[in-house]
Amino acid sequence: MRFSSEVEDPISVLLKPPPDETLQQRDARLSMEAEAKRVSDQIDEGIRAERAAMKKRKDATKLLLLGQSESGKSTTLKNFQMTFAPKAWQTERMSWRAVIQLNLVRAVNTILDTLATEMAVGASMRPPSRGVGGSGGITSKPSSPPFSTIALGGDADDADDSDDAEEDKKTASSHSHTQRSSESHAPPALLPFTSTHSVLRLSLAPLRSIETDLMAFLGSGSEEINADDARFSENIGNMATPFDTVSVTSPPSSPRRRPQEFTVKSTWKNAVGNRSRGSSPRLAQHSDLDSVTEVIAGCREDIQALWQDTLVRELLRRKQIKLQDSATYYLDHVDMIARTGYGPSDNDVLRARLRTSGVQEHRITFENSADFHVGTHTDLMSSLPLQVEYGTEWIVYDVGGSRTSRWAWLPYFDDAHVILFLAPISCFDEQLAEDPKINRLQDSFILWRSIVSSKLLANCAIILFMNKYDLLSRKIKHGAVVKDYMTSYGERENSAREFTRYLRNQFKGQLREHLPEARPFYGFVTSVIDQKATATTLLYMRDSILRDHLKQADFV
Ligand SMILES: Nc1nc2c(ncn2[C@@H]2O[C@H](COP(=O)(O)OP(=O)(O)OP(=O)(O)O)[C@@H](O)[C@H]2O)c(=O)[nH]1
Ligand SMILES: [Mg+2]
Repeated sequence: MRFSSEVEDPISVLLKPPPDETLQQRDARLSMEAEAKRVSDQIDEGIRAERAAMKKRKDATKLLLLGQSESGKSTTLKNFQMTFAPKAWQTERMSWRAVIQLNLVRAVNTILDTLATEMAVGASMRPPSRGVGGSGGITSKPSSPPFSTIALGGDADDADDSDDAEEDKKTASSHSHTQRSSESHAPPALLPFTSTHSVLRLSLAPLRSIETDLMAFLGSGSEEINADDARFSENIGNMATPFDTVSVTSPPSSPRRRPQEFTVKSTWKNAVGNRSRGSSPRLAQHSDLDSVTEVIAGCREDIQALWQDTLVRELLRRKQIKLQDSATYYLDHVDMIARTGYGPSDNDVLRARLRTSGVQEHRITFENSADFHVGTHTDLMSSLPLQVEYGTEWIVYDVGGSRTSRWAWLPYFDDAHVILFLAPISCFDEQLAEDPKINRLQDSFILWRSIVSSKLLANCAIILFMNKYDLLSRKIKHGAVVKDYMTSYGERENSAREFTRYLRNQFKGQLREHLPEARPFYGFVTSVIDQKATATTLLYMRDSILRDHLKQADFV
C-alpha cells in the first residue's frame, strides 16, 4: 500500500521543467510564466475594480431632478457641482463658453429679424405686421382664460390621464395680459429707422452662420421645443404625465427599460477640452471655436450699439418680443463676453440656457467640505452639524422637462432616493412652449400631483424648489396682477411674498392629500441663479433632510 504523500501532484508534474532543459529554454519558460501571471493579475484587478464600482454605484445616493422645461433643473445641477465638487467644476466651467455665445448670438439674431421685418414694412409703406418670425428667444403669448388651483385639488382618482385632458380643456384658452392690452390700442406710427440701422444689420450679418455653427456643435439641446415639435408623435401626444399612463400609451421603445440613447454625457463638453481634430463635432463654416470667438469679438461694438439703440428698444417693446432672461443678461454684459480671451464666471454659467435632451447622468464626488464657502453663508449654516463627506458619490439625473420628453422619466423612478422637484413660480402668466394652450404654473401643479401620488416614489424624499422667485418679484413689481391669471388667488394681496405663501400651501395641500400618512413637506423658495443662497439651501438639504431620510430608509 502507498501513502498519499508518496503520490506526485499531477499539476506539479505538468509544470515541472523538462529534465533536459537548457539555460535558454529555462529563461524563455520563466518569462512566459511571468507574463501569464501579469495577465492573470490584471484580469483579477479588473474584476475587483468592476465590483468596487458596482458597489459604489449601489451605495451612491441617487437624486432625480424633475420639473417642466425651463424650471431650472440643469441650473440646479450646476449649483450642485459648484457647491460640492468645486475643483472638478473648475475644469468644466470653460466648456460653457460656447453655450453663452449661442445665447448671445441668438438674441442678436432675433432682434435683427424683428428689425428687418419692420424696416421692410417701412420701405413698402404697408401697414405693420403683427407677428414676428425668427429663431429662439421669443415667448409667444396667445389668448387664454385664467385658471384656478382649486380646480386642481380633487381626489386621488383625479390623477388619471383623462382628468389631465379635462383640465387641459379647462385652461385651453388661458389668456395673455400683454396681448389683451395691445388689442385696445390703434397701431402706432412706424418707427423712423435710418441708414445707421441698415449698416448695423449688414455688419452683424456674420452672426447668422455663427449661430448655425454653434448649434451644430452643441447638438439637439440648442434648439428649443416648440408647439410643432410637440405634435411629432401621435403615440405620446403631448400629455402632462405620460409616465403615469405608460402601460396604455407606449413610447417608441420599451417604457420600463432605460433607452440606450438616454443617460448620456454631453459630448460637447468633452469636445471643448479636447482640441484634437476628428474628436470634436465639426463646425461647418468656421475652422474652430476660437475663430467663432473672434467673429463675435469683432461684432462687440455693433452688438452694443444695437442693444442700446432707443428705437430698437421701442420696437422690441411694441412687438412684445420677450427675449429669454439669460439673453438680456448677456446683452447687458456684451462688453465682457464678446472678447477673444473671455472665460465665463460662475454667474455667467448659471444663466446659460441649453435644453436637456433625454436623461443625463452626472456623478458628483464630494470634495473636502473645508473648501465650501460656508463662511459666506447665512447664520443657518453655522447652526448645522456640517459633516465631512469627502469622497462620497452622488448620482444626479438631469432630465428634459418638456411634455415630449417626460415619458423617459419612468425608468429612473425605480432606484431614486431623492426627488428634487422644480416649479418655476414666476410663470403664472406664461404658456408652455410645447403647448401654448396650457398655463405653465398649472402644468407644474399637474406634474407635482402626479409625482407625490406615485407609488413607485413612495420611499423617496421629495423636495420642492419654488424657483425663479427673483423673476416673480420683478414681474409683480412691474404691474402683473396674479388674479388675472389665477382666479383662485382671489382678493389676496398682489405681492410676491403673499403669492409665494399661497402657492406653498397649495403644493403642501396636494402632498398631504395624496400621502396623508407620514411624508413631510420640504419646500424652499429659490432663485437658483443666486449661487450663494442656493449653496446654503443645498447644504441644508444634504446635511439635514437627506441625512435623516436616508438613515431612516436604511440607505446608509
Ligand atoms: N432669473 C432666473 N433665471 C433662472 C432661474 N432658474 C433658472 N433660470 C434660467 O432659466 C433658464 C432655463 O433653466 P434650465 O436650468 O436650463 O431649465 P431646465 O429645467 O433644465 O430645462 P429643460 O432642460 O428644458 O428641461 C436658464 O437660462 C437659467 O439660467 C432663476 O431662479 N432665476
Ligand atoms: Mg435642463
